Amino acid sequence: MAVLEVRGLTVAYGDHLALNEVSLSVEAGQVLGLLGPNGAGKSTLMGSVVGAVRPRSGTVRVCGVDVASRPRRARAHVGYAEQDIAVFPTLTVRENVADWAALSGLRSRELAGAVARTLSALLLDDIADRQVRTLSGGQRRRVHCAMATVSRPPLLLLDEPTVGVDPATRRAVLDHVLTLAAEGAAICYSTHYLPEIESLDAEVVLLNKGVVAARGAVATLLRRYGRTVVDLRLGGDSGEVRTVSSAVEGPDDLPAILQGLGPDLARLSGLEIRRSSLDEVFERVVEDEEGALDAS
Ligand SMILES: Nc1ncnc2c1ncn2[C@@H]1O[C@H](COP(=O)(O)OP(=O)(O)OP(=O)(O)O)[C@@H](O)[C@H]1O
Repeated sequence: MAVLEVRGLTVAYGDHLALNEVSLSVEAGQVLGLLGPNGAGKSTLMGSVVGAVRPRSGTVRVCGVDVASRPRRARAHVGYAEQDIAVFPTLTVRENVADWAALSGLRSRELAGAVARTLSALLLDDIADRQVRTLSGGQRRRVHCAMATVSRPPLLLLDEPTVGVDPATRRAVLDHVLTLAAEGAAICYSTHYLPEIESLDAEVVLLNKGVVAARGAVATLLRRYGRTVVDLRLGGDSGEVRTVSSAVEGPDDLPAILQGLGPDLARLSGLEIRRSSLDEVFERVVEDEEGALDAS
């Protein structure tokens, strides 16, 4: 049984369909990367899983529990770090995380161990006794992530947990997520930073305008939608380098591309042939989808 099972989920805000017949599932030990442009419906999906958003139709089940009919029971299985950071500013980092662990049902020694482990995993040891109101935005986001994960729930919903964090912290958050998945958590992780999805080796669901535009493993999506790209580096008069990228079918296309540079050919300082990045693949899927929607 999947830990999270979403079937035909449709959510409307007034006339606007934020999600339209979305289905997906997340198994124990799996990281699902929830991707999509601003307004695609990622947060709405997570809100529906915790019962904060009421769907027009469809079902959401967490550990087999139906969210609509037993919202509290379902919610008890979920750790949720939503985009807006909710922490108690006058409590310390440790108090925020420990209080949340207690609210989630952890007791005494189990609680102390879980708090210590989570603070350490998210590099919060040095600031554990500071009031949260004195912390930076990136530090607060880490506290928020610690609160969502401290009780090791079967399902974790992490909505852009690395916004505004520095590279070392980003690495710590990703390592923490990988550890939790290895321990058996099902994780739904949204981000606009696609290298994270590659680091997490996540299955991907790409949402666009409330519908699933693509899904699959990163490697599969790269193979299916990726193209060969030629990057031409052109030197400028004051030493700056400009890159011009073109998708090609194969090596036969190269002469035409070089010719197309015209007088700029003399400025060519480098050339690289590569496969599309994940960013480019998703841009393409979203563009294709918009074209299809416009044409229909
Ligand atoms: N409470 C609300 N009332 C009305 N419309 C809403 C509400 N919440 C979200 N929406 C709309 O629903 C759509 C989906 O929003 P949602 O926040 O789920 O997107 P998202 O994919 O999480 O975006 P982002 O990447 O910007 O966080 C958007 O068009 C948004 O404007």
